[in-house]
Amino acid sequence: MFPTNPTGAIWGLVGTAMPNFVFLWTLYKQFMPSEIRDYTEKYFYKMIGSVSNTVHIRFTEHTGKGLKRSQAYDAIRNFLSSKSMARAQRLTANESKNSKSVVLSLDDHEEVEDSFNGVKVKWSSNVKDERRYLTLSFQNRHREMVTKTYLDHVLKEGKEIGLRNKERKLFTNNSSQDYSSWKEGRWGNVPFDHPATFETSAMDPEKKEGIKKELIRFSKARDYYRKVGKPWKRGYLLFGPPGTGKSTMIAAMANFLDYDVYDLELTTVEDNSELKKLMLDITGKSIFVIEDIDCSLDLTGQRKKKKEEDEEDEEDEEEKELTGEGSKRESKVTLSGLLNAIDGLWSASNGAKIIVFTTNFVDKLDLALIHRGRMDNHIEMSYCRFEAFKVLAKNYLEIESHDLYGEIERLVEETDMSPADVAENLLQI
Ligand SMILES: Nc1ncnc2c1ncn2[C@@H]1O[C@H](COP(=O)(O)OP(=O)(O)OP(=O)(O)O)[C@@H](O)[C@H]1O
Ligand SMILES: [Mg+2]
Repeated sequence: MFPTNPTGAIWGLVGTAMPNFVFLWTLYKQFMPSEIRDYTEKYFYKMIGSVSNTVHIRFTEHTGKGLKRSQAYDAIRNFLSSKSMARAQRLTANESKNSKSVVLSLDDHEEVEDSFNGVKVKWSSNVKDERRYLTLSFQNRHREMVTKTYLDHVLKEGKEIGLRNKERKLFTNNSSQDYSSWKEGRWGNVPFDHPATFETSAMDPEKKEGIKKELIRFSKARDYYRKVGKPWKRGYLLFGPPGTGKSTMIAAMANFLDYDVYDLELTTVEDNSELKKLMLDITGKSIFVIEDIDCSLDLTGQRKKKKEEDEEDEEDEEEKELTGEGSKRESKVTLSGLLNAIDGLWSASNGAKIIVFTTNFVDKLDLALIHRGRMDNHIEMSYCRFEAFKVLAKNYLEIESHDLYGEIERLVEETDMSPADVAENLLQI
């Protein structure tokens, strides 16, 4: 006799079959050797594939043996972030050390749909053996469009979102004596938030435009550098009297290019090998800075005559005895160590790198340090002239002209005043 309600009968059967199925499945998972399991699953998926016309593409979170984080996975996760926020029910918040805010992404075993050029695709997030992956599913007839156009679009957009979210950093080297490699790293960092821009920096407008154009060309010239067989780097030497905007210019460059800044305090680096290690830790898309390079170390030493050196050494010793500095450990970095480290810097990672030295006394520097090729462009930061004054007046007073401008022009062309001094006088607080 069948029960009067057939639906009830079906549920009854499912109800009794389900525990058996779960039991058998557990046995299968536990006792079937993994080779046979892989083999069966392979044929199972093949069978499904022959009746279904859905294509699946898997993107794993880590790639290769070294378990390097996959850039494609991160780009897709960024891309899906906004879609997931609007549509998915379960999200997971990831805190990334390079991100301004948390990145929301699909939770495990969650799905979200997307459509592109009228074609519907589905993304799902999965995890197997503690390895996370995203799967893209779509109809076979859209294979060409999805693999060629849609994926390009996803990766490009995801990368851009990543860059927009990326927080830029100002790195400074921890003193060699203070850090232990397992505890802190060689470079400590804080968010980089300097407000300087090229628009607000007061200098000759033509020079300014020239630098901006050069930076844009450089930042896009990856393939060109590769073609001519040169590392993708550019060196700038900024020189000029105090307060003429050298440090401000570095911040403006970093803001303009959206690069990180690595500010090296050379005097706290113990020796040449330590310096080399520091340089190798620098990533691409960064500006590497040594400020006041003439004061950092006795990098002019090599040009001195031996006799002079001996005399100075004696004087130094006397001075140290007087000031009690004798016991302090001093940096043993030499000029040739610095040159080697700079030349090695470019080989570490293949991203764009800019190196900037600043100095008040360009004549004091050894030619080897600043010859073109190492420091490709020498930029003189000069006293405030009229064009620069106009920029400062616009920044600080919000005026474009004034009755006194004629008189001011004459005065600033005659008098050597640094932009820092002029700015201080214009500051209205
Ligand atoms: N060219 C400039 N344009 C706009 N502001 C400037 C300029 N030069 C200097 N200033 C102002 O003066 C201050 C000091 O300038 P900055 O520190 O960049 O000078 P510097 O050349 O690095 O000096 P130093 O040689 O002493 O390191 C800045 O905070 C900035 O406000
Ligand atoms: Mg400075």
